[in-house]
Amino acid sequence: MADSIHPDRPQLSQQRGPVVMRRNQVQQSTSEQRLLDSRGPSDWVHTDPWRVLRIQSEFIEGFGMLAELGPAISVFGSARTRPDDPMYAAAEEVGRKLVGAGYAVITGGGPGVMEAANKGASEAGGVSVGLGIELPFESGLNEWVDIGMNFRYFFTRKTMFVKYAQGFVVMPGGFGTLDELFEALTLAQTRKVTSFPVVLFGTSYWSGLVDWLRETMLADGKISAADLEMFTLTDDADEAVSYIVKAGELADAAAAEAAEVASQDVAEAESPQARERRVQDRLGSDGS
Ligand SMILES: C/C(=C\CNc1ncnc2c1ncn2[C@@H]1O[C@H](COP(=O)(O)O)[C@@H](O)[C@H]1O)CO
Repeated sequence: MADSIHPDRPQLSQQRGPVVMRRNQVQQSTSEQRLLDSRGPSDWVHTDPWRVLRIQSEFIEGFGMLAELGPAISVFGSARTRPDDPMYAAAEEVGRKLVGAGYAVITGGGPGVMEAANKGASEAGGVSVGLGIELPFESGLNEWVDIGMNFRYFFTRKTMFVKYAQGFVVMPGGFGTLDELFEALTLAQTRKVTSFPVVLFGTSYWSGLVDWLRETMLADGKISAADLEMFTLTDDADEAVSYIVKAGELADAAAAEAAEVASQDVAEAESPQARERRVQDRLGSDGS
């Protein structure tokens, strides 16, 4: 604090880092005093600036946990699917076969389809990831999660599903599953992500929705025909996995080609002769 030039008048100006405070904005306590004073009010833990830090810490923890995960697929589906439901066995098989194809399996870490996919992945010796969500009535991560984290916020958790997965398998589910499915489709449609294979598993469950997308959404001009090619429908775990594997291979080939074009651009920018050589090579390889 700058000393007051008039000893009988209160201090009028205060500098806190780059911030200047004057007159009645001058604060009588220092930041450190307030930090160390445990008797202060506690309502700040419910304020937005504090929440922002908590959100930030979820991103940091999540990114830290998953940064070295390797190729992964997110499996979505109902929290309510019981172990005696055929979809439970199907999700287990999908989890197992994804591991067989070299992928880690990411789920919401809850019960039902999530638990089944984690079980299949874990029993197959793969990496079984659960991104749980703190709910008022929830029981925590299922027992088949081998790497897991419980999120406070749905939106930070959703970022992890998308950032660390190369594709999605969507099993029958309710609102939560539809939310995750349409998040993935919207990101692919708007090119926020490139190449995002989406498998709708369970033809009888999903075909009504797909018919509606075609007959109402598409017919009414709210989506384009290409948007309906962003996903496939199947009842077969092998088919689901091979669709994802093929999409991955196409994406890798496209990325390699883009890298090649970029490196040629760099070479051409450096040397006009390189461009001339490439034109000559092309003419030669075309036989013209
Ligand atoms: C509703 C019940 C349990 C909720 N427990 C959940 N734990 C983890 N993740 C969940 C949970 N509920 C929903 N999710 C997410 O949404 C998808 C499933 O939602 P749906 O509405 O059941 O389709 C799932 O992929 C999760 O990511 C007990 O009944």
